[in-house]
Amino acid sequence: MGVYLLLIVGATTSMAEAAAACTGWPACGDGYALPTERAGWVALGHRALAVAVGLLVVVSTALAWRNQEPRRVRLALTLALVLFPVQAGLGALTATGWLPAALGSAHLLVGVVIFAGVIAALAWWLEGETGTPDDAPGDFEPGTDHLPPAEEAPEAPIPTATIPRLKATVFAYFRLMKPRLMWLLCLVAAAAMALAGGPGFTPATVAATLVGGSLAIGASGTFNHVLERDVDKRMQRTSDRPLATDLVPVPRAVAFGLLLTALSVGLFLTVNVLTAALGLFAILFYSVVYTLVLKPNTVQNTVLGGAAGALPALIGWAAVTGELGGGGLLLALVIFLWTPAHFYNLALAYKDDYERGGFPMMPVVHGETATRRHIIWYLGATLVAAAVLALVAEPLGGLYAAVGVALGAIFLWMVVRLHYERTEAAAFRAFHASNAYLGLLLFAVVIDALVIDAIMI
Ligand code: HEM
Ligand SMILES: CC(C)=CCC/C(C)=C/CC/C(C)=C/COP(=O)(O)OP(=O)(O)O
Repeated sequence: MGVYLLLIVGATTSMAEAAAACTGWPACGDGYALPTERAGWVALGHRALAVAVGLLVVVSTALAWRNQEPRRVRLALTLALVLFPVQAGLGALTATGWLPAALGSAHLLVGVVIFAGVIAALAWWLEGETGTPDDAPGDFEPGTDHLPPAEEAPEAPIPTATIPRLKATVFAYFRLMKPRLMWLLCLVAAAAMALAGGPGFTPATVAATLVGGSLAIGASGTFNHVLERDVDKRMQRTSDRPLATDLVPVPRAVAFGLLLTALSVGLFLTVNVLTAALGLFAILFYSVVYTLVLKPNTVQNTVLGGAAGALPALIGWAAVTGELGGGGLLLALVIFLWTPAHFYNLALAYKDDYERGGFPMMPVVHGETATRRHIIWYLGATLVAAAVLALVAEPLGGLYAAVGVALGAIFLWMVVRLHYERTEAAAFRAFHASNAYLGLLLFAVVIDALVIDAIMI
């Protein structure tokens, strides 16, 4: 996380601006003066932190060699160590303005490679410490054709009195929309809209996009329930769902999904055609491609399915700008990479349930050790993408960097604990940490872009 702090502080303060405020080296002015403005202190802090983190990398590498840790751990840390002075040199050239423009992104690139080296060493070291090399089941067969028929779930008691019956029915349709996911998916779209900003960012557009997005999520959630109603009966987590317990007749659920689709596309059309097209694509991608094709058939289901959750970033950006822009695409990449680090914790917690459902989830196919390793890979990739977003998206500043490092550290810590504890509780803790990380990071995007950036102007 020390290396990450260097990465995101560097990216967030777009070091060129901070470097210009402290052109000397190693300190400012003639090389030994203190800065006179805020950006200069950021640059100086970046350098002081680089010394402290560099020492940590030296100590970690020395310990890895002294303790004869696995060879790949030692090599990954040695790569990070060898690149550190190179990175400091590139930093000095950046600070003194001598770095040739062609090498402009070299400082960021080498920083990312150093971070990747440290993350790889952590993943492999944890695997050596806590893993069971061959815990992959090996004999899993996707699908449920070879499994015994699901016992019929007890029919949900439908109240006879009018009002309770009406309440139960309304609540059942509400549950079909997967409301518990809406806050974070809408926050993705909201962050994209705030990041894009500009004249297209109007209350009417924001309202139409968020309401339209909620209806689109409701539509895709409803179709997901319709298509998975039989397999939902097999899994404890989903066996009480409205269609698994015949609380809602299937034809009415389909009609409800189609109504929600029409309403969301109609609302998106009041913004622009691109937003409506993306919204319809998202509904179809999640309902058909993910639910019918990916989820039951491939262990990469939620990696590829992560595109569904990334689409709200493109929808929000398109709503405000009328096009697909760099910031929207990068934010979509952050969500795409975050999704496996989010879901794999649930896949571990519900491993037996997914096996009963015949779903080729990562722990069911490749085992828990591999799943925990993939969580660290995707968490590291998410952190890098979040840092690069700070570089590309000008409105992001200190709040975004602080939240990204603090919540990223908490998320990483929960994943490290998951490696040592290997319990359902630890998996749920890491799962909720994934939602807290993304939720607060997106909230920081909105605040940085709408409030702080506005004040700074
Ligand atoms: C293919 C991608 C994804 C899969 C497979 C997945 C899977 C799940 C599952 C199985 C649950 C538990 C639902 C339940 O038991 O009711 C869940 C909850 C949740 N997911 Fe994901 N998810 C994915 C992507 C996303 C995305 C992109 C977001 C938001 C950006 C998201 C946000 C949430 C939230 C907020 C919850 C509710 C947590 C709670 O119950 O408090 N998910 N996810
Ligand atoms: C704008 C728009 C329509 C975006 C759609 C994005 C969307 C609904 C993403 C959510 C992904 C998700 C929670 C998948 C879980 O489905 P699952 O079937 O694996 O979960 P389950 O087992 O709980 O049903």
